[in-house]
This record gives sequence, structure tokens and C-alpha cells, in this order.
Amino acid sequence: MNTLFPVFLKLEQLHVLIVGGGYVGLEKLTAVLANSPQTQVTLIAPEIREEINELAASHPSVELIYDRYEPHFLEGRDIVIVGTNDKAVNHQVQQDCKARKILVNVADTPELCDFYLSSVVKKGDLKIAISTNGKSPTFAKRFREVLEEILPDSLQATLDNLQQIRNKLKGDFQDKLEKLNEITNVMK
Ligand SMILES: C[C@@]1(CC(=O)O)c2cc3[nH]c(cc4nc(cc5[nH]c(cc(n2)[C@H]1CCC(=O)O)[C@@](C)(CC(=O)O)[C@@H]5CCC(=O)O)C(CC(=O)O)=C4CCC(=O)O)c(CCC(=O)O)c3CC(=O)O
Ligand SMILES: NC(=O)C1=CN([C@@H]2O[C@H](COP(=O)(O)OP(=O)(O)OC[C@H]3O[C@@H](n4cnc5c(N)ncnc54)[C@H](O)[C@@H]3O)[C@@H](O)[C@H]2O)C=CC1
Repeated sequence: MNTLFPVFLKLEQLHVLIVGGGYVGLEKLTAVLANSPQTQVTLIAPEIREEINELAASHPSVELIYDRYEPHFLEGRDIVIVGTNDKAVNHQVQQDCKARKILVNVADTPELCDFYLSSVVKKGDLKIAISTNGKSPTFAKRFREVLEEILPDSLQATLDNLQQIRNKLKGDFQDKLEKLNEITNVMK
């Protein structure tokens, strides 16, 4: 049973810390910015990949710090993602976050994660997050590709129309609900 509880975070209202500037740091920073490009992200590592520098150059809200992890970097952070190549450091970050009640993702250690990243399907305003409960990220990636392929581009127009209708509908909550259920019945 997959007991993970899905939410869609307003990440652009939060401050994210990424510890590690290698492939994992790059992958996670890319995932953050692809969804929430204006997120305040601080990434710290003694060595930082060139691609991360390029991303930071095109995203003013990303700050890079060339330093080793120290607990004081957690100050003011809401969410932390850690993926250094030093397991002891990753573990230390996780413990420091736990002590401060900051949610933490330890990229290659599911048992130390408070949350997992998901594969994300996007069609305009429609967003679908996929979890395999950590069983197979590669399956999640492939399934994302399948959904991206089959979802029509016209979905955005449908959502825009439905929003207009929703805003125009009069009556109480129950009336609106019935009307919207009726209109969208064709989807079944
Ligand atoms: C638990 C979780 C925690 C977390 O990282 O949040 C986790 C853990 C681990 N990933 C590993 C490996 C890989 N991860 C990917 C890719 C993605 N991994 C992502 C999420 C998650 N990965 C969380 C569970 C999500 C779920 O429930 O399915 C995605 C969806 C989101 C993202 O990272 O942005 C993103 C796809 C995005 C997309 O394209 O749609 C690929 C494939 C590739 O890169 O092409 C590989 C190599 C192939 C393979 O192993 O499958 C390893 C082994 C490390 C090792 O062997 O050392 C572990 C550790 C372990 O499993 O123990
Ligand atoms: N490359 C991949 O796709 C995956 C890698 N992993 C594992 O994740 C870990 C990281 O992988 P990569 O990013 O590829 O490694 P990498 O070697 O490319 O990068 C490691 C990063 O950690 C930083 N670092 C080291 N000590 C630090 C400290 N004390 N404080 C802050 N930053 C520190 C380094 O400066 C560097 O930026 C490895 O243990 C790897 O086995 C897990 C899943 C996938």
C-alpha cells in the first residue's frame, strides 16, 4: 500500500536549500525550477557543476554558495534536499532538519526522506504527479512520457472554458456543483 500523501506545494512562497552540487543537485534543482521557476533556492557545495551555474545565471532567485554544509545554512529554510556524495554528511543534514522540523529529502536514501519527488506530467494548467512508492523511478519516468503523449494540447482550452463557466455560475455551492458535474459528465 502506498501511504504517501500527495500535495501540491506553493514552492515559490518557500525557501529551499539544496545540499550538493553534483548530478543529484542538478537533477533536483532542475525539477524545482521546471515547476516553480521563481523559488528562492540556495544550493551549497564546495564543488558545483557547470550546468548548475548556468541554471543559476538564468534564475535570479537561485543563490549558489561554494562551501561545505554547516547547520547554520538551515536557518530560514522550509524544505531541504540533500544529495552529496558523502553519506555521513547526508545523514547529518537529515538529523539537523529533523531537530528543526524542516522537511528533508535525502535523494538516494528513501528511509531518511520526509517526502519524495515525483514524476510530473504537465499540460497547461493540468499537472499530474506520479509516485511508485519508491519502487521504480524509471517506471514513473516512462509513465510520465506515456501520459504526456496521450493528453491532448486542447486540454488547456477546456480548463479555461470550465474556469469561465465556474466564475459565471450563480447559486449556492450545491447548485454549482451539480451544474459542473453535468457539464463534465461527457468526460466519463
Ligand atoms: C524514493 C525517491 C526519492 C527521491 O529522490 O525523491 C527516489 C530514489 C532513488 N532514485 C534512484 C535512481 C533513479 N532515479 C531516477 C529518476 C527519478 N527519481 C525520482 C524520484 C525518486 N527517486 C523518489 C521515488 C519516486 C517514486 O515513487 O517513483 C523522480 C521521479 C523525480 C525526481 O528526482 O525529480 C525522477 C524521474 C523524473 C522524471 O523523469 O519524470 C532515475 C532515472 C533517470 O534519472 O532517468 C534513476 C536511475 C534508475 C533507477 O534506479 O530506477 C535511486 C537509486 C540510486 C542508486 O542506485 O544509487 C534511488 C534510491 C533508492 O531507490 O533506494
Ligand atoms: N548520479 C545519479 O544520478 C545518482 C547518484 N546517487 C548517489 O547520490 C550521491 C551524489 O551523487 P552525484 O550528485 O552524482 O555526486 P557528485 O560526485 O557528482 O557530486 C557530489 C556533490 O556533493 C558535494 N559535497 C561533498 N561533500 C559536501 C559537503 N560536506 N557539503 C556540501 N556538499 C558536499 C560535492 O561538492 C559535489 O557537488 C552519490 O552517493 C551517488 O551514489 C543516487 C542516485 C542517482
